[in-house]
Amino acid sequence: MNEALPALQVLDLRTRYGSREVLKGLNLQVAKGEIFGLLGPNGAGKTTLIRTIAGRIRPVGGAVAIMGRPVSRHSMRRIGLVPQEIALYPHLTAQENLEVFGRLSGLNRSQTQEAVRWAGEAADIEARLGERVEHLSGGWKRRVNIAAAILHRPDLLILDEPTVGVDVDARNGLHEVIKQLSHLGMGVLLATHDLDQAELLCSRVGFLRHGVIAPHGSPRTLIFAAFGNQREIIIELRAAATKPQAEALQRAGFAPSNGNLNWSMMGESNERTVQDLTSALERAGLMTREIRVREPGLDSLFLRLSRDAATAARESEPA
Ligand SMILES: Nc1ncnc2c1ncn2[C@@H]1O[C@H](COP(=O)(O)OP(=O)(O)OP(=O)(O)O)[C@@H](O)[C@H]1O
Repeated sequence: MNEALPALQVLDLRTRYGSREVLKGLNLQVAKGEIFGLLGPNGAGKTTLIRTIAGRIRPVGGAVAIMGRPVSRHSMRRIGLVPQEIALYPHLTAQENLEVFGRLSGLNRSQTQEAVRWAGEAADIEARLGERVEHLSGGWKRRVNIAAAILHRPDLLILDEPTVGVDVDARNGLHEVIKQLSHLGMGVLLATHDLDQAELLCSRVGFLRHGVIAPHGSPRTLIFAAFGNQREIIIELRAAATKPQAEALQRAGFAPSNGNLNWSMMGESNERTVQDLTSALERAGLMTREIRVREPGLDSLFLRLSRDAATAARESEPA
């Protein structure tokens, strides 16, 4: 096998539901051992892309290759797919679940035993293999789900929102598992709405919008390209801004980030700016709970892209 080949290569992919094109010439490459974060607003087409890569939706154009070989309905041997929903038998133990999946994927008894041992270690669930799935917490169920997806040692692992609804400790544990799998050489495609998670885990991320992935790159590079050395200034108000107050905030460059209580802007910042800002807010009668200054993250970039898209949509509306 040629180690230089990407785990996943997607070229000019087009997928359509009826007359509606959802993927419009999408390109994507994930290297072996890389964790790539697939980001995008609801309905952008992340699930459609995953289903197309897994050979479950036939594209109307373009190509998908895993380790240089085109995908087909039979490519599941090279892909491990971890869906959002837990797909396990609750009354069986974790071990029994993995054995069922091993046999279903065509492994014989001794191959299954070896695969369960390997996947159990890789997903770090050995201590829980004997427990019934219905008694496991959400985080452990997700690990078993991951183990079930890697029994056949795929080249590409696709995870769709792997940490939704799990607590912080379990989320951190899942991050360690995902990193470990990438270190074993799998290319990982991680679809997530959790931008902190993407920033922590992924060497590259891409925003799926308007049917293509753009921008894409390392989180640091993308954030620097968008904001340079600017800082994000965040104000949390004690009471919602009145209409004139909201207009004053907007004139000062702030935009609401989460309802009318939270406002943010990018700018140069030092102690003086914050003092001036505090006085200006008091003069305007705005009661602040907190003013924070922080380095922008992927969430700031996501917000900027969403705002740009909303502005573009407004500007394209007929007057
Ligand atoms: N089977 C289908 N038939 C018709 N339209 C569909 C079908 N599945 C999805 N769509 C539409 O295609 C678009 C992309 O959907 P998709 O589920 O891929 O988005 P997503 O990015 O995964 O969203 P989310 O983050 O909410 O899961 C949406 O507008 C959706 O309504």
